[in-house]
Amino acid sequence: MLCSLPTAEASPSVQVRIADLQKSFGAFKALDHVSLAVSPGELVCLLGPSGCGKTTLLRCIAGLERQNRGTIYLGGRDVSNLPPQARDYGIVFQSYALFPNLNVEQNIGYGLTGSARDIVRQRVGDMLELVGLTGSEKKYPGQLSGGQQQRVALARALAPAPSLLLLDEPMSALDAQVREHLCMELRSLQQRLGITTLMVTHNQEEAMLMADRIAVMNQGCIEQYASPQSIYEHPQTPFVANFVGQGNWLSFEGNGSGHAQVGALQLRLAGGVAPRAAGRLFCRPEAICVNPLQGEENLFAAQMREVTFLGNRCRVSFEFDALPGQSLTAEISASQLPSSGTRNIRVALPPSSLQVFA
Ligand SMILES: Nc1ncnc2c1ncn2[C@@H]1O[C@H](COP(=O)(O)OP(=O)(O)OP(=O)(O)O)[C@@H](O)[C@H]1O
Repeated sequence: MLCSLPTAEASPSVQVRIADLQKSFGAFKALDHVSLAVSPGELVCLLGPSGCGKTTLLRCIAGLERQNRGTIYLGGRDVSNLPPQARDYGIVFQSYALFPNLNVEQNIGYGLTGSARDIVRQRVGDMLELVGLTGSEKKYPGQLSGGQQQRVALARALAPAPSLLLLDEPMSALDAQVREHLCMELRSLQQRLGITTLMVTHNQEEAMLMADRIAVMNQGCIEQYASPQSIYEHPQTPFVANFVGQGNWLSFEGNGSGHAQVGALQLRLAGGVAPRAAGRLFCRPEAICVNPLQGEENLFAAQMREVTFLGNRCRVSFEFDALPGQSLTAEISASQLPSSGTRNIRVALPPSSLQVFA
């Protein structure tokens, strides 16, 4: 497992730099040698399953949790031992954490104490406009929908014009439709403001939709840190391959003739195969070709077992005739389905679609 990643030096091209962070709760390691560099204006998602340490990392950056070891730089400043209020960030929590007894105006203006009253009023007005809630100044949180409360929480976090925005599962309390709409809104707002943003989520679609880069976390470590496309197309560990998107796995051995032997199937891999190599092959469902028109490599007879319609796509589970009992999944367009009645298909695993894991 990859527990520490190469990081950039603290420089103007790095807004957040985490160097070798470690955090334990008793004997339990919640963060294990975590390193991460975020460029100015980037939106980075911390993605991973429940309990992998995403929130702990965000809370350490915020100064709400104290790391055992390691360093945190924000804008080139070592803030590792500074209190939260000296770190220059805005934060939105899963529950929004609005003050129920304060109206929208007072909630948004809460972090602006010390400024003249008319400046606060102007800033609150600007923030309400920014999040599309002009006219709601006098409402109380209890009179707002979940999506509106989330916007108020965002406006409150942005009001003091912080250099960094931290978001802890900000959409998780919203239903799917509101959630997708707000994801797009939040991303467009973040890009307009150019504010460096770190967002915790366990929802891969949300991360894919919004992030410039995704840090995939597992058991307190960052396993891969890359663009959404790169994470999806070139997962570096089996965990990342399984956690992000769907996939098929086949155990193989080198057969001595430069091919991978999978049971009775002989497959050509793009990078060749050493004689005594062994491991697992990984293949995305949409990379599999069903009944290809042209002569694809690694083409074998198979039997269709089940077809699930997904709207514009179909998920087909099948078995190669030469690998009975091993079900694989392909995703194809409905027009590629064979004519009704036949279960006999030919399936190709193009060499470029097969990724090798030890
Ligand atoms: N204050 C604490 N005391 C003891 N253990 C804790 C504490 N905070 C977190 N942990 C443990 O550290 C691990 C990481 O927790 P964390 O909240 O960072 O996970 P997460 O990835 O954000 O998960 P989720 O998506 O469920 O919020 C978990 O096993 C959790 O039980």
